[in-house]
Amino acid sequence: MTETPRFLSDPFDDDKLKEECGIFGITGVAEAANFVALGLHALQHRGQEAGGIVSYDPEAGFQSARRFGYVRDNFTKASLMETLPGALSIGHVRYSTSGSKGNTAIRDVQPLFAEFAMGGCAIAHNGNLTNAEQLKAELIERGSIFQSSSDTECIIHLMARSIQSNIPERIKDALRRVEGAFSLVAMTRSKLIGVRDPRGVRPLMLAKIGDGYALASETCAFDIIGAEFMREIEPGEMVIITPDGIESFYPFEKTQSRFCIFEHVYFSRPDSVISGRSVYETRRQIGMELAREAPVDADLVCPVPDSGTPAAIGFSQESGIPYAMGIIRNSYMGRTFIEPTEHIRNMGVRLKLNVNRAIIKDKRVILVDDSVVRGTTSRKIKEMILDAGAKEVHFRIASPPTMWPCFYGVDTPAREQLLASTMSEEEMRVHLGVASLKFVSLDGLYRACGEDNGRNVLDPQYCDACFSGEYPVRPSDMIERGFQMRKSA
Ligand SMILES: O=P(O)(O)OC[C@H]1O[C@H](OP(=O)(O)OP(=O)(O)O)[C@H](O)[C@@H]1O
Ligand SMILES: NC(=O)CC[C@H](N)C(=O)O
Ligand code: SF4
Ligand SMILES: [Mg+2]
Repeated sequence: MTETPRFLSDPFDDDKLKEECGIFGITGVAEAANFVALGLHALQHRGQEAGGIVSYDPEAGFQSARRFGYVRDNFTKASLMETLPGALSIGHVRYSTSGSKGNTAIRDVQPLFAEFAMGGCAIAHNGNLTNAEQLKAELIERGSIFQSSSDTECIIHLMARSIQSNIPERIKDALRRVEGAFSLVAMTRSKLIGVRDPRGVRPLMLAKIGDGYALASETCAFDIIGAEFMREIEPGEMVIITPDGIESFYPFEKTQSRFCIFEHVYFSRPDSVISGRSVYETRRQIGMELAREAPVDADLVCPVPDSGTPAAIGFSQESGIPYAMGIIRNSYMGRTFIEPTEHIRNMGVRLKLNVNRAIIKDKRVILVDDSVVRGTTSRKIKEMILDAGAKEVHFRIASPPTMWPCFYGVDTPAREQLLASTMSEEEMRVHLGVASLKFVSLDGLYRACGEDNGRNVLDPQYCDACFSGEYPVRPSDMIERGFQMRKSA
C-alpha cells in the first residue's frame, strides 16, 4: 500500500474554507481538449487537488486523462494533449468534498466515465450530494459495484438502473433521485450536456465560440478562449447541445432558487460575471456597506490579499481613508507546500503573506478580509502587522460570521472549529487581539449583491446557510451522522 504523501498546507491555509470544483465543456471546435485545458486553467482557483479531461473523437473513441495537481503542470504537454483528440470534450478541476480527501485516490478524480448499452458518458460535477451515503448503501445492496468513493458516482449507478432508452433521459432519471447541490457538464458521443440543480446552488454558464458552444462554472473561463458569454443555465435547467443547436428542458419540480452567496464573497473570480453583476463590483459594494455599517478612524485601509482586495477598495472609497498594500502576497506560493522540518516551521516561515513594513509603521491600520473561518489567518496577520510597528489593528470582514458548515460543495471545518460558532463577536475580538472587529450584516451583504431591500427572511433569495444555519436542502447524510441543525431552522 502506498503511503499518503506528506504535504502540509501553508500555515495560512490550515483547514479552512476550501473552494469547490470547476467544470468546463466544449463542442464544435477542433482540438476541443486544448480549449478545456485553458478553461480549466482559468477555473483553477476552484480546485487545485486534481484535474481531468475526457474527449471524444469518432475514430479514437472516448479518451481520458486524470492527474493530481495543477492544470498547467499536466495538461500543457503536447504528448498528453495529443491523446485527447476530437471536437467534443469536458473537464474538471477538483477540490474533494466527499470520498477520499486530498491527493490520495486517482479513481475519485473527475470526469467519471461509464459505458452504457447505448454508448459512453462522461460526467463532471461541481457541488455535493447530500443523500449520497444513503443512495450508495441502497445501490450497493442492489448489486452496484462502486469504483470510487466520490458522491458523484451515485449518478452513474442511478443511470445504469434507469430504464430510459437514451443517456439524457437516464441523466434526468438519476438526478431526480439525488439531493443537494449539483452543476454538471456531461458528454456522450454526440452531445454536450449541462444541468443545474433545482435551487441552482452552484453556477453554470453558456457561451458561443465559432460554430460551437461552451459550458463553464464561471465566465472568466470563456474570456481565456475568446468565447462569447450567452447566458446562465437556469436553476433546474438541462441543456443538450449538438451541432444542430441547443435544446432546453426543466426536468425537476420548480422551486425558489438559492444560489450560493459565498460565490459573490469569495469563491468566484473577481473578473467573472454572475447574474449580470461583476463579482469585483459586488465585493467593492460589500466594502462600501462595511464602511457605512462599521466606520472607524484610522490611517490606512489594507486588504488581506488577494481575496480581501475589492472589499478593501470599496471600504477605502466610501470612508475616504487611503488604500495601501500593507500586506504582500508571494504569487509563487501554491496551495500546498512540502512539509518543512519542525525547525523551519518554528522559525515562523512566512510562505504566503508578508508585511510591507515601511508603510505600516506607526499607522492605525484597517485590515479587510473576505471571511474569518478558523481565525488562523487573522491572528497571524495581526501579529505580523503589530510586529512591523503598527499602532492599532482593526479588522473589517466582508461577510457575516461563518457559523455553520457547508454541505453543498465546499469543504468547511467542523462546526466546533469555526471561530464564530463558539465565540461572540467581542470574544473573537479578544481572541484575535485586535482593537476592533466588525462583520458586514447579512442584509448589508444582500444589498451589495443587488437586493436593495436586503434579505427576504421568509424566503431568502440566496443560500446563506453558513451564516444563518438555514439550509435550503436538508443535509440528510450529515443529520444521520449526528449533525444538529439550528433549533429554529
Ligand atoms: O479564518 P481562517 O481559517 O484563517 O480563514 C479565512 C481566510 O481563508 C481564506 O483565505 P485563503 O488564505 O485560504 O486564500 P486566498 O488566498 O484565496 O484568500 C479567506 O480569504 C480568509 O482570508
Ligand atoms: N467541490 C466539489 O464540487 C466536489 C465535487 C464532488 N462532490 C467531489 O467530491 O469530487
Ligand atoms: S452553505 Fe455557504 S458556502 Fe455553502 S452553498 Fe450555502 S452559502 Fe454557499
Ligand atoms: Mg484570504
